Amino acid sequence: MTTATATREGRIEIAGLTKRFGGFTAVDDLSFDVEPGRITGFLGPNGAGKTTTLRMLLGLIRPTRGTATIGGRQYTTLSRPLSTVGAALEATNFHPGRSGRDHLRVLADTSGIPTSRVDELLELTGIPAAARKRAGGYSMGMRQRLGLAAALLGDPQVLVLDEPANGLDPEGIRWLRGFLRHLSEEGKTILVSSHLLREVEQTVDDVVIIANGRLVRAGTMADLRGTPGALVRTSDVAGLAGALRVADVTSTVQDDDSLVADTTDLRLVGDVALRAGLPIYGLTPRAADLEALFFELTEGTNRNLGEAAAPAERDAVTGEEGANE
Ligand SMILES: Nc1ncnc2c1ncn2[C@@H]1O[C@H](COP(=O)(O)OP(=O)(O)OP(=O)(O)O)[C@@H](O)[C@H]1O
Repeated sequence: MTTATATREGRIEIAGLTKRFGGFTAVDDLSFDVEPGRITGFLGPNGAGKTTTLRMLLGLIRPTRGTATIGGRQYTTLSRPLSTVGAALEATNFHPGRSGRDHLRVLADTSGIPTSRVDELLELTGIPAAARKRAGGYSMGMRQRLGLAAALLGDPQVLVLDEPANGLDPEGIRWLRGFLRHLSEEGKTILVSSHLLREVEQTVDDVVIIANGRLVRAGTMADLRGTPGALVRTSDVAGLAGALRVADVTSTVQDDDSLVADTTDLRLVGDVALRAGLPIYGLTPRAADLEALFFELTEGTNRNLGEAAAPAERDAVTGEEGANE
């Protein structure tokens, strides 16, 4: 193995990836990397191009241009795909008459994976009893867990999950968070898509945000959150800003009666105000408003609400190359 290959092991690399359906560009010159040992949120409003990107990564559709690789290799060239990358793209594609357990057993059999692994995964995903019932009666949350179990069958290094929190109740979301954290601590590469930043903000380490098929932001969650500060309400913002400056604390005036001091030390802010003889009407820690930021970055780009490809082109999902440019 060359050094270059070794360092790419378990890494997802998307480079100049583009997908056109007829005259409609669903994914537009997209480039980003996803690192092992981290959970990365792949975010964007409905219709942004997340699923299309994941389908190209998993070799289900061909890119118009660019590449999507796992450990430096395209999915279709992987010798043991199930052991390299596990994916749960949709939580609905189970045979309704077959039990969850049988579904996994069929998958395991065709891939040479022992049945013991099936039971191990049903335990891990918390559905050992329900997995003996017909999948047709499963709730969305159950299907999500079964999809996750299927994705993990081959103990892959890379996990790709499309909207895995969809349909999970708050307890299920908490469970998923802990489960993914555990897997990432084992060194796995985890890419999780969502159209809600709020839904994954406590789960992910890194974010890749797209809108209209294009990258709008890639980086760590900590960077996205920015520097936390202290929100202060007072009757004399200019006076308080001056007093804080003397104490080496920068601040930004919000409006006539509030400012944000660039410190998390609320006590310091209170002491500075007291020494300056200024009244304080409110003093609270201020974290970034992620919802507002996400909206700002992707504003008005929900393409599923506007005009997209003509229905005829969408019919081409099955024979999709016809719709490809
Ligand atoms: N086979 C296809 N033919 C034509 N247009 C398509 C096809 N597949 C997807 N699209 C369009 O490409 C755009 C991106 O779709 P995609 O499903 O990748 O978005 P998404 O970010 O996953 O959205 P969501 O969160 O709603 O699943 C949408 O406008 C969609 O209608």
